[in-house]
Amino acid sequence: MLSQLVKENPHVCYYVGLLLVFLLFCQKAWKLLCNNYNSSVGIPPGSGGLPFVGETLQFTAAINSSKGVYEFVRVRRLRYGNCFKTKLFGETHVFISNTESAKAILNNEGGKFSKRYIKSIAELVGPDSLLCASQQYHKHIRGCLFSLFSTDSLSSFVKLFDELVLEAMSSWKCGSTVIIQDEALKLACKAMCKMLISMESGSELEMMQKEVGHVCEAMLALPFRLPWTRFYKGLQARKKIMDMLEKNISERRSGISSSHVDFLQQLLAEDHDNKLNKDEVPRLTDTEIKDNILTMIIAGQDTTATAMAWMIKFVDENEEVLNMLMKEQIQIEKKGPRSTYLTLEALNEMPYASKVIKEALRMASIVQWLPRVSLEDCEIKGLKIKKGWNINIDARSIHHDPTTYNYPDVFNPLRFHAETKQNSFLAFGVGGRMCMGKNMAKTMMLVFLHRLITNYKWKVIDSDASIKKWAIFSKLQNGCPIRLICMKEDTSNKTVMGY
Ligand code: HEM
Repeated sequence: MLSQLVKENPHVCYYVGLLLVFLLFCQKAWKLLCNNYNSSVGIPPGSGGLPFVGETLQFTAAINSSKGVYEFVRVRRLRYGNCFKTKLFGETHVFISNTESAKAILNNEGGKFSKRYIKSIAELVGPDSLLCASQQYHKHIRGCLFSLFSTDSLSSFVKLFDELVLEAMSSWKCGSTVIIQDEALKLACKAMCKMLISMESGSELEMMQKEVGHVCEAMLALPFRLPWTRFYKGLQARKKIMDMLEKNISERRSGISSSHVDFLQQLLAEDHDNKLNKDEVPRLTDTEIKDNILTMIIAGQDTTATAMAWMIKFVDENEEVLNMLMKEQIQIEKKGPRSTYLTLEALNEMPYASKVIKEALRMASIVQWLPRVSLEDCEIKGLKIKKGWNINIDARSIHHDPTTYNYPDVFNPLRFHAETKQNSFLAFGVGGRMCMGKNMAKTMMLVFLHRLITNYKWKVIDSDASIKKWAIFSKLQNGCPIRLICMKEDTSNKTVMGY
């Protein structure tokens, strides 16, 4: 068949041959260019990959594997050491896993760096999201959102989340299987949507969780806008969420729906024409509000649910940790009357559980690297960085560095009893771009852990640690399924089986 094709179309073969020679030539020239480039002192080592596409295909293959996207980084870190360069989506990316360089870059002392996510993430969260905002603009948005994360709002959030957890657990049956990641995602979604936009209705919430899921799944996709692509579906989901927020805002503005106590209400101007709020801080426009509400939903729910699943898995695998946790948590439970909800004060009395959470966040490193862009040619700790390069601080590698954390692969919450090296715990980032919801995340994890430990005996029934494909965070593929072994007594007279 091939020989017939050659006979019938000799000119086609000639062009195909020429194309192959040209591609080979490009590849050789590219390699030569990369080698020259890398030989310069201080320039990070690494491969530029193929012309134009760089190593995007290898990166995408890692995203689509059960080892997860970090496998791409891990392999290159082993090959090149704690700093390497690659080309992804047409841009140069440098991965750094050295604490000193990380400190300089994240604290951004000379203003040489800003935050930058890959194109698909930037488009999905929107142009006015603080996640991708340039230095000055970021300051403005963060300033406007800052007051939302007060101690008062955290206190009411503790109660809200505890109520939701207890409500959910009341339907958990002894002997049944619960997928922690799925349950935690539902809880985090409910809590975040209530706190941000007072959304409580079942169908709306379901729709929100589904659409946010599509947005998250599209974040690592190639930014092709063709109807069958993951990216396109993510953009469609973003549009649906934006429309819903738009409707919500206009109902509040027109007075159809008012009297809400939530983040959205605080962000909406009381006086439409006044560009400053009562603290003389400029207000956000409606577009900025919508992009940043979506950002908070995305930043808050999947991360926290993923962290909870890893935490339960680690606790299950470490009997001694579970025993110490039980001791602390049962003590706290005994202190208060059983009918009341947990308070911020009660959470502050959980030093061991807090360390368990920190250790789970270190081990799992949900957000695996922190993305920045260099704004000028510069040198950081002997490393030459060019303007426009994407600089990714490899948090996972720093969290597993044996020179910082003894036996890094051992789950040992007590390691946080002593002071750790500065800037070596990056689960929430450090510096001006640090996670705004870190106390909320810890709250959700503590409340969930307390209620699970004090109300149930349980066992993880599938210890597989494969990573979910296409997930931007290091998410467990099996979601951490647990079997509820027995239930303690509660007010609805269930059997007391105790511990
Ligand atoms: C375990 C759960 C969470 C983890 C591991 C986590 C981690 C992070 C990380 C690593 C960053 C980026 C830091 C950087 O680039 O330097 C970040 C940013 C952010 N997070 Fe979280 N987060 C979690 C939960 C939450 C929650 C519950 C919220 C609630 C609203 C939230 C809101 C944000 C926001 C708004 C930003 C952007 C901050 C900025 O750019 O100024 N996060 N988070």
